[in-house]
Amino acid sequence: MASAPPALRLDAGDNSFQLSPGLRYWHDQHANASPEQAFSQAQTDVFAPLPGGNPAFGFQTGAYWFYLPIENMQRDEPRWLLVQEYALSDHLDLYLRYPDGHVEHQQGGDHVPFYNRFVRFRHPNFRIDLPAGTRVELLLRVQSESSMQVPLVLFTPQAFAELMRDTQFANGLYYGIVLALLCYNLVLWLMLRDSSYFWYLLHTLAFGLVLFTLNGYGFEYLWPTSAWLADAAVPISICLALMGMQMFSRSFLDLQARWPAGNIACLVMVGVFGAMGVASIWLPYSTATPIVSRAVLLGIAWIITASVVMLLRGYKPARLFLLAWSMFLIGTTAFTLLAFAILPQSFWTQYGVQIGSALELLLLSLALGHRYAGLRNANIRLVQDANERLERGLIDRTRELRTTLAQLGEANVKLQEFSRRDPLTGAYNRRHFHEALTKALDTSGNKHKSQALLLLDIDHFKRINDQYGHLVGDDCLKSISRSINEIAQTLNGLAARYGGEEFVLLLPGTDARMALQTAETVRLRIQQTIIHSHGHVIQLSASIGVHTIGVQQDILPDEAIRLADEALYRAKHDGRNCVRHSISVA
Ligand SMILES: Nc1nc2c(ncn2[C@@H]2O[C@H](COP(=O)(O)OP(=O)(O)OP(=O)(O)O)[C@@H](O)[C@H]2O)c(=O)[nH]1
Repeated sequence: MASAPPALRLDAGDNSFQLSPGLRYWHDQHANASPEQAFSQAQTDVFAPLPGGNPAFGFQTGAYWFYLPIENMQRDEPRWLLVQEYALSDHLDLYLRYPDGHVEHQQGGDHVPFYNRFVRFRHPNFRIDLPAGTRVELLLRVQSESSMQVPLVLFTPQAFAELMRDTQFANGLYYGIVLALLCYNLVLWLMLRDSSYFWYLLHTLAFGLVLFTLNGYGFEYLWPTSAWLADAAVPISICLALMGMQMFSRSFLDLQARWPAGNIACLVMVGVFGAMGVASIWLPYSTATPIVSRAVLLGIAWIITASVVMLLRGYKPARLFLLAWSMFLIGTTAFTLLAFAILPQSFWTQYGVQIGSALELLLLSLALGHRYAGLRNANIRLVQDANERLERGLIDRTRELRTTLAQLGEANVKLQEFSRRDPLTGAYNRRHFHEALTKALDTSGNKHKSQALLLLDIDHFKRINDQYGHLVGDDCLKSISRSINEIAQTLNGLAARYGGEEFVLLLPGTDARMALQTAETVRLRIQQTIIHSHGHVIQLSASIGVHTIGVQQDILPDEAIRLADEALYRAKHDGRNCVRHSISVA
């Protein structure tokens, strides 16, 4: 049995008091003690000072009792506000015992509807009347499935109003950042349709919900009368955020293409977190939340591992990504260690998640932009390369096409030439000669020139064939063709093979006398040419019919040929190997 613990004196000058330093606590394992029992135990050593002055005990069963006598020395401040600066405690029972022995009882926590709170504020709070100079005993019973954290602060109404203004501003700033990032990235996602942005949105939205819940805003604004959601929203939203962040990392780091094993690990985690989220609907809060809280560390550790692996593999966007998650890891680790009572309560531990996550969300948004810029630049390079390749290909194809067209043109010229030539002798054929003759007889072009037509037939050629064979006959035809062609060329004329053993010559600017002379020259040349073929020595003769077309004379090609043929017929008839002129001399 020890003496009663000293009272906390609310001396003039201070308008807020942390209760932790003087607070004594007792862990009522079976949660079955009555307030009377607790009041009497509080006078004994059963109630102990907070370990290290820290009001955080981690996840616990049973009930916790906290005791502190208070003596208000401020005459003008008889009314105070007690605030439990942790939003998730389930049941809070406050007992105030006054010197006259009467006990006042108030209830709070998120298992009591939000509207019962004295001040409409995210943290449970109680109005306390502390008459000046009076010792009032404060006894608080806390029972909760969430982490046992009891940071109690006593405020004058004015001090609370000022604090509220500051914290509301800070939280407004935080949710403002989250909301701005959400809207900004939503617009980017709608425009770019890059799945990374979608998963970033999901992660940010779910994560915002986690903090909204943890800070007590969920209970204040979203489910003020639902004790179940006040508990279940924490693990469910954490699981959603975990799934979102795994999917985001998977997409951002391009694991599917760059690290298939890591991709599978990510998907497995998403499945596990999903299953945990579904299980949280039925599992008690005290079971689900510690598991899910540990999963947060696991999830982040995995993302950091994946980022490091991708960085080592030379994937540059992983740098900013790694930095972003490191911020979040530090903040979340601080907060989680606070929940497990390993770290003491401070601004940095209590707001670790907010600070870390705000930095993380900002950096991730930056990283997304950075990655998008990288992808866009890579795309531009690809398009440029493709264009250059296309251009080069086009130039090559055009060059090939030009070459082919030129070759085709040449082939066409050759083909046209072939179509004008006799294949055996190489001389022009009858078709070409006819065209040339038609052109030559067109009076519009040749009005002041006479022209001569020589039609030549080899004498008794059948005998050559019969006697020596066709091959020898062919050689004879070639030889005669050559001779006629040579003469035609010297006279600027045109020679052609007209039929089997018939040849024809068109001599421009030639009158009858000159034509007969030339015909005689041709005849003699043939007669004098000795042909050697297949061991045979052959000498031939030819008969020639001549027709001369006078200046300004209109005559059709067939008619001119007919007249030359008549003359030839006469040459044959006159004994062959001679020249005859047509009867109609121009
Ligand atoms: N080797 C060869 N013979 C040809 C060719 N074209 C026509 N002949 C021959 O030329 C001969 C022409 O004979 P014919 O029309 O009877 O006249 P010919 O024997 O020359 O007697 P004449 O004209 O009356 O002096 C035929 O035997 C044809 O087979 C050819 O390309 N090569």
